[in-house]
Amino acid sequence: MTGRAFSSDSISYLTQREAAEVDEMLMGPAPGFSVDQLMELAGLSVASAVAEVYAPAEFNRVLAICGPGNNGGDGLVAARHLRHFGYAPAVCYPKRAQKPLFTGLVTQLESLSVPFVSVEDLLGGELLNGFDLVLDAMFGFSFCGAPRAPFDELVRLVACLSRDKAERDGKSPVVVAVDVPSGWDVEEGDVSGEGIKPDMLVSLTAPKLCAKRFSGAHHFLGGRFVPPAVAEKFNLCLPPYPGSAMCVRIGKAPQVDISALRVNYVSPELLEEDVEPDPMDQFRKWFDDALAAGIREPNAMALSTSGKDGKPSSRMVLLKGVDQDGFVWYTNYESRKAREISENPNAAIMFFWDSLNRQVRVEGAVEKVSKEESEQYFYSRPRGSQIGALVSKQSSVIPGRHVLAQLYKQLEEKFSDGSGIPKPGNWGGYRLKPRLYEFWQGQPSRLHDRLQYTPDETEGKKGWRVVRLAP
Ligand SMILES: NC(=O)C1=CN([C@@H]2O[C@H](COP(=O)(O)OP(=O)(O)OC[C@H]3O[C@@H](n4cnc5c(N)ncnc54)[C@H](OP(=O)(O)O)[C@@H]3O)[C@@H](O)[C@H]2O)[C@H](O)CC1
Ligand SMILES: Cc1cc2nc3c(=O)[nH]c(=O)nc-3n(C[C@H](O)[C@H](O)[C@H](O)COP(=O)(O)O)c2cc1C
Ligand SMILES: Cc1ncc(COP(=O)(O)O)c(C=O)c1O
Ligand SMILES: [K+]
Repeated sequence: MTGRAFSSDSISYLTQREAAEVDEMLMGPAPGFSVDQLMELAGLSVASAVAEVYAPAEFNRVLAICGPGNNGGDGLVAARHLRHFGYAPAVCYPKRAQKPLFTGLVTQLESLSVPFVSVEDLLGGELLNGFDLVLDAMFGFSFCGAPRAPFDELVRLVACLSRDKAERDGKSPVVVAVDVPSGWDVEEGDVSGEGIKPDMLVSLTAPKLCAKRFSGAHHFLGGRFVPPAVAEKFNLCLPPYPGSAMCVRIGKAPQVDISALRVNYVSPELLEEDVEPDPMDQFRKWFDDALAAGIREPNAMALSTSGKDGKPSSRMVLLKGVDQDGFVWYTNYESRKAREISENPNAAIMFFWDSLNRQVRVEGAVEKVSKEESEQYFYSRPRGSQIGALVSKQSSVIPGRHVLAQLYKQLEEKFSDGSGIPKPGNWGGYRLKPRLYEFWQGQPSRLHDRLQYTPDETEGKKGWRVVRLAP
């Protein structure tokens, strides 16, 4: 039913010659790319990969050192995109190519007020220490021999930077190499021992053989432009790019200190006078914000239940309806959650909308929705999910995946005439009727906003009382 995950062991690495041949084919009669197109996409993928690992708030000052060829062009494009992403790039471009493509890239950077620095500026002093990130776009897959002036000095400078990192104050810039770390043999790696030692490598199109020797923390692939015909011709095995991403991590997962993982939330203040008197209206407002922010499945919520033993259990479910009576989701009436709800109707649901720094908690009692309501929703689901509901005795132990696949196939055949799939009797909805809400918004220094609503009656009029809780 589904494909297997891509294994990073099976990825293709290119020789220097193959890299040039792939390049040539990409710009041949079919698929007929222009160098401008490929360079724009390559540079954008470099900038995207940088942004994925090194946030602009922390690694703002970027120095792109650009060489005389297309690798240098990728660096110029990446610097422009980084500028748009909120970084403050500067560029060192000592051997400027005179073709219109390159002069155009320079003009575009100048029009964004990106400063150009000279080799003398860099060699003369501590200037390099003023940067948080150095982008090495000196040489790519056409590099041969030992770097000639002025790149010999520049390679040495950047190489020292990484070599001495441990002895420095920890404030020296990180180094990101474009396609091939400069000074490295394209196939053998850093044979001279004088090449740069990047923290991150962004391979383009497909990694070159030297990338096997890369030992830095972050290896990405960019250049999402290889059509199947080119991949087939060169027998390229490349990882899929997730969603609309311009780059994909191909190296080992980064080693992180879990205890150091934290985000300092910054949001507008959430004030008592700004929230809706009815918490359901407030929920709808925030839900609309989550939709507008493009959050994937903003209707995913954690549902916590506990049976008569009082031991809570949680799982995610999808909110499928919300009205004055409460929050509705659908599930199997013989599942673990269903058993717990039958023993104890009190439950809690929780939404977390990451990019908005928002959490909503709702507590209340749960009851089944009507059979008609469940049927109406069931028949709106994709046919595959309807069959899935018949297949799965949710929360029961099964001997393996094959059982599901077998039963699914049988039922697919049974209903192959297109006839309606009946809703199983043990499948339907629940509605949680709220008696407590909490709207949480993250703030700096963990001094978050928390507004809690509980039912209130003043002068015979039912409403809600809002209080602020300490974070
Ligand atoms: N389809 C793709 O793969 C794409 C790749 N892109 C990027 O392009 C580079 C390859 O670009 P290319 O222009 O072929 O080569 P380089 O940028 O690696 O370098 C060529 C220039 O460097 C000079 N060179 C070579 N060796 C030395 C040396 N030892 N010392 C000093 N200078 C050197 C060379 O000069 P020559 O006089 O020797 O000709 C050239 O001027 C690839 O790696 C990707 O980054 C595209 O942008 C997208 C598509
Ligand atoms: C994002 C997400 C949404 C889910 N939505 C539902 C749902 O709406 N209904 C459901 O029965 N299971 C849903 N599941 C699966 C449940 O988390 C859970 O595995 C299943 O309901 C069995 O839970 P139980 O054994 O505690 O009853 C979802 C899982 C995820 C990750
Ligand atoms: C087992 C199960 N049932 C029901 C649902 C609810 O969603 P839908 O009705 O869109 O399939 C989900 C969602 O993930 C699910 O995993
Ligand atoms: K490079």
